Amino acid sequence: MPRRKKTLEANKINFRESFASLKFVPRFFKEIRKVNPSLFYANIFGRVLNAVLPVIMLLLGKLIIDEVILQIGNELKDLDRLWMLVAAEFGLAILSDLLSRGISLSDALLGDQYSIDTSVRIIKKTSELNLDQLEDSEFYDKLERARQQTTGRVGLMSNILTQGEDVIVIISLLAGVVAFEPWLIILLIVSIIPTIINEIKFSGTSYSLARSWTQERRELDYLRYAGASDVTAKEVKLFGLSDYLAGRFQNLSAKYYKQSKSLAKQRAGWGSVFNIVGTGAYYGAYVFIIFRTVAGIFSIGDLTFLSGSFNRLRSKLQGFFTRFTQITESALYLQDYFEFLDLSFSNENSEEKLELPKEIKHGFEFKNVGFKYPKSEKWVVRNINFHLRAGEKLAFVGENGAGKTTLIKLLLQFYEPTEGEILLDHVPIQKYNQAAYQQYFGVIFQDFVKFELTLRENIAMGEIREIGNQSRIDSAAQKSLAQEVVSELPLGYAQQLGKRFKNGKDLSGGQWQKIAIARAYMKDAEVLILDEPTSALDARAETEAFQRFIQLTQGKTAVIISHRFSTVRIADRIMVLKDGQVEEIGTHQELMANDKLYAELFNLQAAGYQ
Ligand SMILES: Nc1ncnc2c1ncn2[C@@H]1O[C@H](COP(=O)(O)OP(=O)(O)OP(=O)(O)O)[C@@H](O)[C@H]1O
Repeated sequence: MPRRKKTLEANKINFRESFASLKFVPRFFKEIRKVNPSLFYANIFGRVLNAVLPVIMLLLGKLIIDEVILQIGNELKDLDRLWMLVAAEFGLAILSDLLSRGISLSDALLGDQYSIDTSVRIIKKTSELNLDQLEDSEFYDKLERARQQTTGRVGLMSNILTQGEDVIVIISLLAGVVAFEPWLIILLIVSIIPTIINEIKFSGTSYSLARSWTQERRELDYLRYAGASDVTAKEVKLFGLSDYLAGRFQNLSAKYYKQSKSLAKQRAGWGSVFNIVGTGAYYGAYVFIIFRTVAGIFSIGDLTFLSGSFNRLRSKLQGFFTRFTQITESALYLQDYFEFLDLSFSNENSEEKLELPKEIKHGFEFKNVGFKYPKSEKWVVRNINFHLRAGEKLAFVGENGAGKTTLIKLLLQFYEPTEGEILLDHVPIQKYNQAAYQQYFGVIFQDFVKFELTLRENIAMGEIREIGNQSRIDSAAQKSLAQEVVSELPLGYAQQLGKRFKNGKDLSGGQWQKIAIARAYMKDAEVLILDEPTSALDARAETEAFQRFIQLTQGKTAVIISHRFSTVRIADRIMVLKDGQVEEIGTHQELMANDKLYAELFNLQAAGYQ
């Protein structure tokens, strides 16, 4: 796969870059501390205590052996000191075990709490971003890697803390070894160099591989979803797609497996070679210590202390460097996570924002508006000029892809026009605070969300702060005809909707739409937008829903998109779009008299009903 190899090379992170990612570690720790300060400090204290125990225990071991040998040679045995030493070692062994367990427990608890915290922050951050950012595939890659941070990176904290703990152990053991035989340090350095080379060689490689595969992993997730979910099941079965989707999944995974296997094999191979060199140096030191003991320079106690310390030092130092690579790799994910949290959204400049008008006086004006979607060269809409008057009900009609929904997205500031401007009461809409501006609208999109939550929650989503206000929910349900759905369900408002969860009930398309319309009524919005909200309603329900809508929202400004002309004609005015341009605008009577596209489409549909 030459293409894949190239991407991996392009994504290759070197040791310096891995090292640089460590700058995010202090911020990471600040966040963990914020999650649970007392547990965090208890963890650090336990680790410091645990770190000084090994050298004390090795020293006690040496004292015990020396005392045993002394007592063997004594005629009159005085064992008090020996038993005291043994008791002290026993006490420390228990303490060390308890500390290790306590540390693991608090690591796990802190890790869980931090993982919840990061997931919540990712959800909140995602909602702050602009639609153009959300629709960008590079953004999804970043989001995917940030998400991995929430689940895969909890080990980072314990790794870093263990690193700190090990530094204390290493310093204390080094001090002990240096006090007896400074020359051993040279052998120690020789024994550890192979590990360092190995770690530098492979630094960042796992992350690089994972990074170069971010897109494919999303593709794999999608294929898994497409092949095995309730939403796709009907078509997968009917069209017999299961083998095809499973095959695509298998092919793509096999490529990843191949690369991952080759990396793992290289790591294991080089690791073994370097380890042989390191072990050789350790045995060199061991032989040296034995020689000096046989020569009578070291006692038997010294022999056990030094060989024990040397062995521990070597394994601690090895662990230190191996863990260092793991830490820098994890820190690279951390970098993705923080970069994601720090993403700013384009509209948020420092400019002072204006207060929204309490009551719309003039309305919205599109002036020469043209728009191309990001990374696209095609003008989706162009030269758009119209006035949505205050209190008016304006309908958009036009063929599929004419640009109706795009105009709504521009009106809602999901995107900025590529040219021209949109004004609200003579002021460009970007001058208003974006979040407050968007709160001005009650919108039901054609692809509205069917939340797999309770019916009550589904309606209350329109104004979630009012979820406890039963009379408001009742009234919204009544206005949208969703009351009929509520009364048919055994648990009424408490009914779990959708099939994903236990006792969930799925609804028909029209029933879901009635609930979605209730959301619009739930919110006492200044401007209402209904983008084909009634396409799944039967003819009687649709006419009723629209007539009610017009009556109930008197004085409110509204935009309605519909393909049914019987509905559209109820609006105050109708705007006909064709190929991204305004073809005609006027009342039903005016457009019929015009006898152009509107009249043609209207008559076409009317003829279909005769
Ligand atoms: N996120 C997007 N990125 C790029 N192009 C898009 C995007 N969304 C829509 N388009 C394109 O913009 C054009 C207008 O789409 P839009 O959804 O505004 O049409 P519409 O009039 O609402 O159509 P329909 O009646 O089918 O809902 C289409 O050609 C579509 O392919």
